[in-house]
Amino acid sequence: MFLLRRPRPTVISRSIFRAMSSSHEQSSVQFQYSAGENEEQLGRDATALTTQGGGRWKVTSDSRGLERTFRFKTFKATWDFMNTVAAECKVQKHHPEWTNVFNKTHVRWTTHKPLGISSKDVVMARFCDEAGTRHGELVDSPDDDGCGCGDFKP
Ligand SMILES: C[C@H](O)[C@H](O)[C@H]1CNC2=NC(N)=NC(=O)C2=N1
Repeated sequence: MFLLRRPRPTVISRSIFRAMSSSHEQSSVQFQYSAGENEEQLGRDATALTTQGGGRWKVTSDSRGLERTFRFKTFKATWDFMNTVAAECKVQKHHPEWTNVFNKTHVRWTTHKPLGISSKDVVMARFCDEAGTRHGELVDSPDDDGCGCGDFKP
């Protein structure tokens, strides 16, 4: 008479499991790149700007860009920040997708042609971080992920 045995579950040792999960963590920021980009370099630079990489930006839901909200004390400070960014947009020939309500601006960097995230988006996201600091960005808000405008999403 035969004893029917269930197949044994595959046992993965703890150390192998840890190695698998940490390599997964390292590669977990996935982007859709613009054609012609150095994906390795751009991936590293863009990841460094994300919350996972120690920065303040989130990957957009379509993986083609970076976005975050900036908050300032006044509308004037917000508008001045946006003017500074707009001047750099002329230099870089690149424009944001953004909204402003009172003292907040939600900024998204993505490239329309060729579609995806490009090095220009990284250059401009970095520029925004620096300009935000220069214009007195308020960084201690627990709700600074939102656009500050109720249900309206840009
Ligand atoms: C002709 C001009 O250079 C292009 O339209 C530029 C301008 N700014 C741009 N900005 C963004 N975000 N994406 C683009 O593809 C783009 N293209």
